[in-house]
Amino acid sequence: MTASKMLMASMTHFRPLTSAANSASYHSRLVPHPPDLIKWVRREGGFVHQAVKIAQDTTNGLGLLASEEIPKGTDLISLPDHLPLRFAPLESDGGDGLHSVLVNLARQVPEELWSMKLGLKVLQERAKVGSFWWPYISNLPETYSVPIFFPGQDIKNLQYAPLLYQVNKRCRFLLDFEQEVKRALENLKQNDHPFGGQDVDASSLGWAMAAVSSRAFRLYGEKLPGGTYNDVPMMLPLIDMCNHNFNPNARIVQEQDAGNTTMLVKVVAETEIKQNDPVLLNYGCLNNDLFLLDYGFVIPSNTYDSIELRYDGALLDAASMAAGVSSPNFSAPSPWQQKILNQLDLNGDTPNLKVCLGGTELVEGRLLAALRVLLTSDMETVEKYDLETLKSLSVEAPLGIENERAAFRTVIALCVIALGHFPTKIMEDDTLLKQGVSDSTKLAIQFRIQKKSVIIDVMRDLTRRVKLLSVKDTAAS
Ligand SMILES: C[S@@+](CC[C@H](N)C(=O)[O-])C[C@H]1O[C@@H](n2cnc3c(N)ncnc32)[C@H](O)[C@@H]1O
Repeated sequence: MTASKMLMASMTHFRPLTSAANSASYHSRLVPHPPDLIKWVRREGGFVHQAVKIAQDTTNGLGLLASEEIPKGTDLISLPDHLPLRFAPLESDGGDGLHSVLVNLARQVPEELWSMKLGLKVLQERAKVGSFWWPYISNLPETYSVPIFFPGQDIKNLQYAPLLYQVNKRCRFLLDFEQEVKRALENLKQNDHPFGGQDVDASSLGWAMAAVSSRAFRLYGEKLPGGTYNDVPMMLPLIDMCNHNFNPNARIVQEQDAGNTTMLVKVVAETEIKQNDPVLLNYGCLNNDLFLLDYGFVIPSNTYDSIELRYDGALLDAASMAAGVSSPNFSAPSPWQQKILNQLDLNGDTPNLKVCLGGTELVEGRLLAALRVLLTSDMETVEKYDLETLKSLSVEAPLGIENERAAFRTVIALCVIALGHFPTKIMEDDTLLKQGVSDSTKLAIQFRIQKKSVIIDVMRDLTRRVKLLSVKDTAAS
């Protein structure tokens, strides 16, 4: 038998879990000419509005498009209960060994990496010849732009420790899990093998995890005895061709079907959709860390983007002194101040020391309250306020204008320190982008530019507030 015939013979027993990723772009699909997804959904009892088409979106891969104007409130897509792809650990799948191997593997996945659990199911369906979901799976992208696939240098190019930590954690998990999977699969009979006898490595596990994290939706699952529903991640064929926008023109709704026995998942036009407009969903009000980590893209000027800092007494003393406060006591708070830090979960046995700047809150309430309280010695005035007031930026200067100015200036100094931790300046990043770089380098640079922009925006906003306070102070005196 020639090599090509041998390959063809083996291909009839399984579908390969690896692909020629070197030649793939982020937009190519698992197979060159996958089945028509819209026709498949309709054939399987789903509904797709006649004006909804799949089309290439200039920068976002494939997307859905309206080929004619669609009025607000129109049903665009409706999927019957058997089309979403779920990992159903309770359902026995006939009680076969095949499913129990998968369930046991899924148990070893930490809850925060839930996308890997469902990913195991996706991988199983990808490997299975004759899978019901093959028309869907073959339409999935062949590669993903999430940072677990970045070359090491581009992970470093992110320049932002909290994201580097998350990426490294996922990479380490995938390498460890690869070994667990190999152990679980060795010596299995072909019939009990969940992946058709094929080896599964960190790369195919990563593909599955990225396929799920970038496309799954968490929706209502089964009805629980109390009448509420559990929340289940699922892959929604065709619906997951919608790209993201914070101002979407469509939304997902779940409805009981006419017989009132199962749930339909629908996409409904939230606004009128003009001819040739993309159909867009809001994936969530997420920061760029999550967009990059789970979806592989970065949103410029994302209102929800923020930077994470560690609440640290020594750092705050340094920032405060740089801001002109004489002898700040962040490293040695008085007992009454410590009590408030405990209430803010910034002190104690297991404090949560992660605090954020940027996003919709500008300065995380817990940090603002801590700054206000530690920058005053006036315990009596502090005791007049509840914690929520002290945490609120919209309550202006509860502990006095001088205190507020010192708190804001300390945050500005913290921003200067945080900016100094980035090895490059935005101008240098822009120059690199103009020179032309690989897709992953571009994403890493775009990500760090946005982080630095968040810091600069916080500084601008607080500088404006300090000036306003000074004006008020002068007017009052
Ligand atoms: C749920 S899928 C949408 C369909 C996808 N474009 C495709 O080609 O299959 C999510 C992926 O689409 C892309 N995407 C969606 N919205 C985007 C946006 N606003 N900007 C950049 N990429 C986007 C990202 O690659 C993301 O991981």
